Amino acid sequence: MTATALKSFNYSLSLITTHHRLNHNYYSYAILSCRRLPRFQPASTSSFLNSGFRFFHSNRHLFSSQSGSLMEVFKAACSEGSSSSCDRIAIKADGKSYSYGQLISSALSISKLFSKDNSLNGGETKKYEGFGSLKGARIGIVAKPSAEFVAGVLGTWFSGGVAVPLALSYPEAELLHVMNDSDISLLLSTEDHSETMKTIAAKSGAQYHLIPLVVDSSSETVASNQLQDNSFETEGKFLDEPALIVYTSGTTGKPKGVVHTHNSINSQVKMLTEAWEYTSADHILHCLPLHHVHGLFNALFAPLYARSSVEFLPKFSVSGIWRRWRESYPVNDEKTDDAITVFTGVPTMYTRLIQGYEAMDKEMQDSSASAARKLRLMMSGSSALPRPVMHQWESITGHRLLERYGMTEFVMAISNPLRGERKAGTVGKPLPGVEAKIKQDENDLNGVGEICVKSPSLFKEYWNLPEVTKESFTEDGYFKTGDAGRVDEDGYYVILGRNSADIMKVGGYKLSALEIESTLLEHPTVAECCVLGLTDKDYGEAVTAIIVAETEAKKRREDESKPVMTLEELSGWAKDKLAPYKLPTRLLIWESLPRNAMGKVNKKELKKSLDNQE
Ligand SMILES: Nc1ncnc2c1ncn2[C@@H]1O[C@H](COP(=O)(O)OP(=O)(O)OP(=O)(O)O)[C@@H](O)[C@H]1O
Repeated sequence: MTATALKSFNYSLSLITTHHRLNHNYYSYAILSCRRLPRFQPASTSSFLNSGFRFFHSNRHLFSSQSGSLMEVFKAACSEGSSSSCDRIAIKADGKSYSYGQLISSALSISKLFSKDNSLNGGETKKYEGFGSLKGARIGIVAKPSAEFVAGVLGTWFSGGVAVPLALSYPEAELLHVMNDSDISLLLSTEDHSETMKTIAAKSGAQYHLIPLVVDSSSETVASNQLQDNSFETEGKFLDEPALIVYTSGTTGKPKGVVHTHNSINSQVKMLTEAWEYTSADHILHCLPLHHVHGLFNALFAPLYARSSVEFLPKFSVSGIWRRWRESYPVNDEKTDDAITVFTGVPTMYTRLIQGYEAMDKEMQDSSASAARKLRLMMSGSSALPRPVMHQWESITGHRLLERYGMTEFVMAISNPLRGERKAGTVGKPLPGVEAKIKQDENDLNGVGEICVKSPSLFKEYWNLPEVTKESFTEDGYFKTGDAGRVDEDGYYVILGRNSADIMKVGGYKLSALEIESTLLEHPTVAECCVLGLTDKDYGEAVTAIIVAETEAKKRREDESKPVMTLEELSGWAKDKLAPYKLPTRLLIWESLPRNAMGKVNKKELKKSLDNQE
């Protein structure tokens, strides 16, 4: 298969065509008769029991960024009326700014839309008790990273719905799979996707609604009385209800719907805020998709919980990111009011940013590196950060990237420290409140085994997959991640990769593809690399390296009429760095690697298609 053909390859999803939406029962909008206190409320203040929204007015000091839920932070901002908190900028996008108050005001309008419609509340298909007018109905949200996306999620939550963020890049079959799988009652989208989404909604028997434009800060300030609404009167009761379904990337199989509750979301945003010290002084540059946990939690929910500002870049752009950093920190130690302080990305983004930096002239390199140096924190995750990338980034920007380990099912669980040693090739230690352990194979004596995680941020279940949910847990309640790993001498976790895709079995040895990739990336001609075990009749699997050559090196070799790289050359170079049985025995040179929205290669599918061609 050619690289171009592979680039467009997509995992196939069976399309569920026989979906029937069951009758939707009418559940009247019920104001909860017993308003329970938020969990952090001291017992002595039980006289607030029936005070509803006034509670937030009179007690706004309780809603510091360190207490309460993500929803409560928004409520608190609105209860402060036109004070600085309500007017604080939550989102920047397309050159416009949106305050916390404006987001809430929009979310309330969306919420009112739901309360007018009696057919949305989950009907006979509802699985949970639910609250608000939606009672746990699933609301699909299709919007580019924007204030409207955030308002759509909040509006859904305020009405007791379950938000299902859908990828803009999904082909129709995949969108329909997700919509039918999670039984979406209503699809919300912005104007730019309205035509396609109306058709998709109709095909899956869901209703459709446009997300109203959020008014930006230049046009209107929101008065606190505009923000008082009964939709808030749900505190306490809702915390264990589902709030979000995120679909896994499908790297190891068909994507599964992972159900998170308000409680698991709250635990996670608190955990990340504390671990990475997000505060209201932070300004996060966001260029990740919002249908995966990295973009959703690390770069959006947790910063909003901490009342930071989040600035969406419409699309990942190397020059756009470098420019935004330079604008933030112009020469002479200046810093703009909205200077970016935090950046988080996947490893391929850093590879591209390094390439972009190398293509700049000297003057531009100096101002770019000096600006990047001034950010407070730069992080990497979603897949393994190769050591060469980490070291190169550090030598350019002075930042030792903070690498952490996460998964849709528990969001983030293990992280290198904000303060303290960030060890290359490791993902750090369990975050506070998280218990992690290695479940070792009986015959494995070298400490390698499956990473298992227990955390307050663990998901509730896989949507409609009770058996799969059950099988994913150990008897003592740990989630089995399917990732192989070990703990080093300092207690830092080392990820060796997915048992099903990254652990190759070659002539009796179990090898980590990630370790070999990291080494091969040190070769000056290798720009990108993917290692996988292709079926081999003698050894079970053969270490196969697929490389993308560095542009300049490729051009040089082509000018000399030489092959870009040979297997002998690569393994000859690697033999001092890798044990003989880890050396690649097959080499493929491609123009690019088939990566998904999170920069990951679906190795299971790739292996299958390459094995089939042999
Ligand atoms: N820092 C990291 N180093 C190595 N691998 C990582 C790191 N962070 C995340 N991962 C990988 O990403 C996985 C989680 O990603 P996600 O939840 O999107 O699932 P997926 O594997 O991409 O998709 P699916 O579950 O559908 O197969 C982890 O299980 C791990 O394999």
